[in-house]
Amino acid sequence: MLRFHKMHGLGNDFVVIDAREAPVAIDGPRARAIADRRRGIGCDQIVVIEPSDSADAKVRFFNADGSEAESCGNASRCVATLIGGEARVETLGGLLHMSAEGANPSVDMGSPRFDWNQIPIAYPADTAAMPVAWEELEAPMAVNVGNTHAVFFVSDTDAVELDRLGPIIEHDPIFPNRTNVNVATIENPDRIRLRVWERGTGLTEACGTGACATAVAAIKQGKAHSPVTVALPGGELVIEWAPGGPIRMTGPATYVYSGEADL
Ligand SMILES: N[C@H](CCC[C@H](N)C(=O)O)C(=O)O
Repeated sequence: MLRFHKMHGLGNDFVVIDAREAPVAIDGPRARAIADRRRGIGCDQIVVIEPSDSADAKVRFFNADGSEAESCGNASRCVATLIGGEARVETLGGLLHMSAEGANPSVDMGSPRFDWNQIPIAYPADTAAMPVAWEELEAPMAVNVGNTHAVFFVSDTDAVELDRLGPIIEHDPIFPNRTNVNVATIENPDRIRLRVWERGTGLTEACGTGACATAVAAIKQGKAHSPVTVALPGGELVIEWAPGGPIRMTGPATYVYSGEADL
């Protein structure tokens, strides 16, 4: 019997499994079964909290398609809420410092990486404005914030057919590990509007790492200040970053219910 907590960050929803007391085996097929919104519990990502020898906990993230992700910003805030207080948590993407103190949890998401082989992309290229285009989406900035993101700045995010273009870009061979696809509009230097097609999941209400990658890209290009508010369909996140330092993301984490399922 699988015991879980159902949680979300701005509508990006999760099945959180606390495996710190007893191990729980999750692989791709089981993650897909859990995420299935008709035959399973239903969620964007599955989050497994495990014991760690080198940190307060180790966390694994699985997308709805069963693929494992190196990082998940909204889920990290949910983990911070469950663990409570201050915690250092290791993920595939690195070591995150989580804080559940204050009105909304904050997570230090580590420092962004920009080199072509850190994103990764398939060949050396200028990651600040990649020499590629998919119809009107052109010259994205590529950023690794633990996971891979392509950030497109556009005049109107709502005018982009992200449900059609997202999967094409996600699976383009220029991204050997696939990519998350962000389309952003700079409303002013303090506020960015963002929609995200997530690698392995599709359109979501919010994407924490997407907000981080987009804020970093905007600040690095002088289009935004720090802190900057990122407005996603599901709500707002506040991102702080200074070049050379870590990214700090603050926003809500919502507990919905706990349950058990024979999955
Ligand atoms: N789809 C992402 C993982 C979840 C990211 C998102 N839910 C977040 O809040 O950061 C990836 O494959 O890299």
